[in-house]
Amino acid sequence: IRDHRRRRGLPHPPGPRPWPLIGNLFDIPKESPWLTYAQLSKKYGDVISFNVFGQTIVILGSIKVTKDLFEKRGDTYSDRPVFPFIEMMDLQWALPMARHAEPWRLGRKLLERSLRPVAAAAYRLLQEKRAHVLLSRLLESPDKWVEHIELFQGEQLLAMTYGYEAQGSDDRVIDAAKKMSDIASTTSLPGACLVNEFPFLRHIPEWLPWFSYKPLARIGHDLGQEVMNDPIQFVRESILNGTAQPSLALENFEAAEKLSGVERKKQERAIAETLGSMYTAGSDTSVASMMSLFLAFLLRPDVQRKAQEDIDAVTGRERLPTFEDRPKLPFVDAICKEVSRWMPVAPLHIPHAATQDGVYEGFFIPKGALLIANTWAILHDPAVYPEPDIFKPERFLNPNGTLREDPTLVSAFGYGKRFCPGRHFAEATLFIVAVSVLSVFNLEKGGGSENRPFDYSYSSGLISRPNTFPCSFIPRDQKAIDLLIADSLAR
Ligand code: HEM
Repeated sequence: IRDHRRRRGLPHPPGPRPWPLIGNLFDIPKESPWLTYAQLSKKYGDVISFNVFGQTIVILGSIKVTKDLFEKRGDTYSDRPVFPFIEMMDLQWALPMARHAEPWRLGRKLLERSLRPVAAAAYRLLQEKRAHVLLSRLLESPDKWVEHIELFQGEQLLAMTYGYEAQGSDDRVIDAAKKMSDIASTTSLPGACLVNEFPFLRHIPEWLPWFSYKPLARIGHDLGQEVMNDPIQFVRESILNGTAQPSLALENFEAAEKLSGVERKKQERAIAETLGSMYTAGSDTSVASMMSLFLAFLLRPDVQRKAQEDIDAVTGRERLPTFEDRPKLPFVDAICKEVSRWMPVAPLHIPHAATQDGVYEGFFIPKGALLIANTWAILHDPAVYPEPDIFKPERFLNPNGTLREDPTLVSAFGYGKRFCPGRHFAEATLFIVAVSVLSVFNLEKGGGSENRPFDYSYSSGLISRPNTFPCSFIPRDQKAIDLLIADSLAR
C-alpha cells in the first residue's frame, strides 16, 4: 500500500511479470545478460524494469534514455548501489564503488585533473617503453601472451600512478590488486552473488563454511587495504629518500602540501583511496580490450594487413611506431574505436542508483532503484551500426579516410558524472599496443585452429573479456626482429 501511495498510481517501467515475493529472480540471467535484456527491450521498450525481492532494477536500452536520465538528471542518477558483499569487504572507498558523496567528489576531481588529455600526455613515453617491452616478451614466449598483456597493463598503471617499478608477474602489489579485482568484478552484478539478493546471508557465522561469505569478504578486505596502503607507503618513503619518480601520487602529494590541518588530511586520504582504485578500474578493462583487439585481427586478417601497410608507410620499417605517428594512422584509431563498439568491455557499465523517487515518461522509478544502461545493445543498434556483429573499422572513417567522430561510441566508457576518467589513457594504450604489435608480428589463429571454424566466447562478469583463445604471434620477418633487438639495446 505504501509503495502504491508513493507511486501515486503510476506504473513501474514494463517488464516480465514478477512472481510473488521473489519477483523476477529467475528472469535475471547469469550468462551474457545484455543479450537477454536486448531481447526484452524489443518487446517492452527502451526502459524496462525487474523486481527482485523488492529491489527495482531498471534497464535502459537507448542512448536517448541514458542522456535523459544520467546526464539531464545526473544529480538523481549518479549514485552507486550498496552491494552488501562490497560493504562486507569494506571496499566502498574504491572510486568506482563509492557513493555519490563528498569523498567521491574529491577523488573524482583529483583523477579528472590528473588524467585529462594534456596531463595524461606526460605518460606517453612510459606507455611507449612498456609497449616495446611487451613486444620483447611476446617474441620470447608468445604462448604466454595473456600473461604478458596483464603484466604490461599492471606495470604501466603502477608506474604512472606511483612511479613504482613492478617486479614481474610475481610482484606483490600486482598480485594483490589482481585478486581483489577478481573478487569485486565477479560479485557486483545483480544475480552474481547471493548475499547481494539476500543481505541476511552476511550474518551467517563462519563455522558454517559452505554458507558463510565472511571468509571471502575478509580476504577481499585485506587485499583492498594492501592495494591502497602499500604503494602509498612506497611513495612516502621514496619522497623521504629523494628517489620518488614522477607519478600521479607525487604530483598530488606535492599539491596537498599547500593545504594544512584537516583539509590536508582529507586530501591525502582521497589520494590514497582514489589512486588505490586505479588498478581495479584500469587493469581488467584494458586487458579485455587488448584481447578483443587481437581476436579481431584473427577474424579479419585483411584489417591486420591494411593496418600494417599504413604503419609501414609511416615508419618506413626503420623504427618502432610512437604516439607522434598517431595523426597519420586514422585506420588504426578506427580499429581501436571499433574494438570498443564491437565487444564493449563493460557491456552493462557499473550500475548507477537513484537517490530519490522520480518519474520518467509516465513510469515511476523509486529511490534506491538500480539503473543499468545496456551499453552492448546501444552499440549494436543496427539502425546506427549496420551489421553490428561484424568487426568493421571502416564505419569510423569518413569517405576521405579521416577519422569520424561518433557521439554514441563514448557510451563504451559509461555515462554522465560517472563517465570513465581513464578514457584517454585507455584509448592511448590500445593504440600503442596495436601499432607496436602489428609493426613486428603477424597474428594468426593458433593451436591447430587454422583450418577449423574459429570459436570464441566472452565471460559474463561486470567486465566481459574473451575467454582465452589460441593466438600465434609470428615475427613478420628478420627485419622486424632486428628492429626489436635494436630498440631493446637502446632502452
Ligand atoms: C578499455 C578500457 C576502459 C573501459 C572500456 C572503461 C570503462 C569504464 C566504464 C564503463 C565505467 C563506468 C561508468 C559508469 O558507471 O557510468 C568506468 C569507470 C571508471 N573508470 Fe574506466 N574504463 C577503462 C579503462 C580505465 C582506466 C585505464 C582507468 C584509470 C587509469 C579507468 C578509471 C576508471 C574509474 C576511476 C572509474 C570510476 C568512475 C566513477 O565511478 O566515478 N578506466 N570505466
